[in-house]
Amino acid sequence: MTKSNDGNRHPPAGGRGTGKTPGNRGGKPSRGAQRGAVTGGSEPSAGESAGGLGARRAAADAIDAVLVNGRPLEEALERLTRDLDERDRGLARMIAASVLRRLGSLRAAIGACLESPLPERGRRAETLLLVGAAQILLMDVPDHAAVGTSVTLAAEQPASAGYKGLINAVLRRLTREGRALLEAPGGAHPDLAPDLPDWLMAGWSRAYGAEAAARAAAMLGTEAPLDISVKADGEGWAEKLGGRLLPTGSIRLVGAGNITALPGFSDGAWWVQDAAAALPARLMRAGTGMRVADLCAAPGGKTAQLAATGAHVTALDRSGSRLKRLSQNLARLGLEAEVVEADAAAWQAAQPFDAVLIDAPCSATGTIRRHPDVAWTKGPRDVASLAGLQARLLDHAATLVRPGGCLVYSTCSLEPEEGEQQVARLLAASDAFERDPVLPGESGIAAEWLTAAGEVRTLPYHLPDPDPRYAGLDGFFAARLRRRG
Ligand SMILES: C[S@@+](CC[C@H](N)C(=O)[O-])C[C@H]1O[C@@H](n2cnc3c(N)ncnc32)[C@H](O)[C@@H]1O
Repeated sequence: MTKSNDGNRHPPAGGRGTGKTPGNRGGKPSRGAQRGAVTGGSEPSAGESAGGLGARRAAADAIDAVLVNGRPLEEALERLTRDLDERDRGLARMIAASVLRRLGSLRAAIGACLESPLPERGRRAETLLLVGAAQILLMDVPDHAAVGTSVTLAAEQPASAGYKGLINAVLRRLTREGRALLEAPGGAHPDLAPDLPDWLMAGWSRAYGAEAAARAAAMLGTEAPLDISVKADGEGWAEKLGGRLLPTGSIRLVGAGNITALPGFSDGAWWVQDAAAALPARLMRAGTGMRVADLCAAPGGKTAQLAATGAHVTALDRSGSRLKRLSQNLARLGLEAEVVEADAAAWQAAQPFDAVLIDAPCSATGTIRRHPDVAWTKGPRDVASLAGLQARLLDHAATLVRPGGCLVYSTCSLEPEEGEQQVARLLAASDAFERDPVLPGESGIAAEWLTAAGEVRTLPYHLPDPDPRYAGLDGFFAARLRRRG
C-alpha cells in the first residue's frame, strides 16, 4: 500500500540498522501491499515502456542474483546480458551497480512511500521498485521510461503482477519527491552510511576512526574512474587517451566508454588496473634478470607489471580458468611469464626467488566502489575464513624467498585481519623476516597512505581531487618484508 505524504515513516526493508540481510524483509504485509493497492497515478502506455526493457530485466535479475543468491554482480551480468547490444549491456550494468551502491538510501526513499514494508512474496516487486528508483533518482533517464519499464516488467511474473499499480504509484511519487527523500539529512534514513552493512562500518570505525569510516563510505557511494597501467611511456599514453598521469604512474580516465575501442588496447600497450592495485608490484623493485614469483597471479594485472620490468616471472594460481584469462591477457600485451597451475600453500620451487608476491584472495571490501555487490555478498565469516587461508599462503610464500630477498604481501581488503594482522603474525612467529618500510614518495606513494610501520594502507577517499570524478583509490594493503641474509 502506498502512503500519503503526511503519514509515519516505516524503516526500509532490510538495509542498515535492521540487522537483516538485504534480501530479508521484515514486517507484516498490509492488505493493500499484498494486493498492490494504488493511490494515484495512471498506468503508463505500452509505448512508454517498450525501449530498453531487456536492459532493465537483466538489471533486475542481476540484482536478485546478488541479493538473493549471493552471486557476484559481474558473473550475473555476463550471463544475463549476453544477448543484449552494447548500449543495453551498459545500461543494465549502470542500473544494477547504482542500486547496489545506494541500496539503503533507495530502500529508505521507497519505504517512505509505503505504509508498510513489502512482504516476502513482494521481493520481485521491491527489486523493480529499486530498478525504477535508481533510474529516477540517480541516473539521467527519462522518468516515464523508468516508471513504464518497471511496471511492464512487473506484469511479466505472477509474483509481481499484483504489484503493478503499487509500483506505478510509488515510482511516480518518487519522480516528484524522491530527491528530497534521498537527500534529506537524517530524514528518510538518519544513519551516516545507509548504503553499507553495519558490520563493515563498525569494523572500519574501529580500525580507522569514525570520521575516516564515514569518508570512506561516502566515496564508495560514487562511481569509480577508469585506471590503467601502461607497459611504458605513461606521459605519452596519458596524452593520447586524454587521461591524467597519476603520481604513481597509473593513468586515470573518466567517461572512457568502451575500453576495447580505445587507442592502444588492441596493440597491448596497457591494461585496466586500479591505481592502488598497481602499488604492490611496484614495491618489489623487479628488474631485468631477477627471478620473481607471483603466487596468486590470475587474471594477471600484477604479473603484467612484473613481466614488463624484464624480470623472469613465474605466475602461479590455483584456478585453471583464471589462468587461461591470465595467458590471454599476457598474449595481448606481448608479455611473457612461466604459468603454473598449483596450490600456492603447498607448491615447491626448484630454487628460491629473489622476490615473491602474494596478492592473496580476500573479502575485497576495498573494491566496493567498483564492485558494489561485495558489500552485500560478503560477511564477517568470510573475513575469518579468508584470514586462515591468507595465513597459510603467506607462511608458505615466505619459504620460497632467498636470503636477502623480498616478500610482498597484499590484499584489496579494508579489514585489518586480512592485512596488518597477517604481517604482524608472521613477524611475531619468526625472526627470519624484517619489515622493509615503504618511504613517502617511493613510487609516488603519499605519506597519508602509509602506516607508522611503513606499510601501504590506501583508503577509498585517498587521492582527493577538486573534480570528484577523478578522486579516490581502491582500499589496499601491501607490506614489504626482507628475508634476513
Ligand atoms: C586477488 S586475486 C589475484 C589478482 C591478481 N594478483 C592480479 O593482480 O590480477 C587472488 C587469486 O588467488 C587465487 N587463489 C586462491 N587460493 C589460491 C591458492 N591456494 N593457491 C593459488 N592461488 C590461489 C585465486 O584463484 C585468485 O586468482
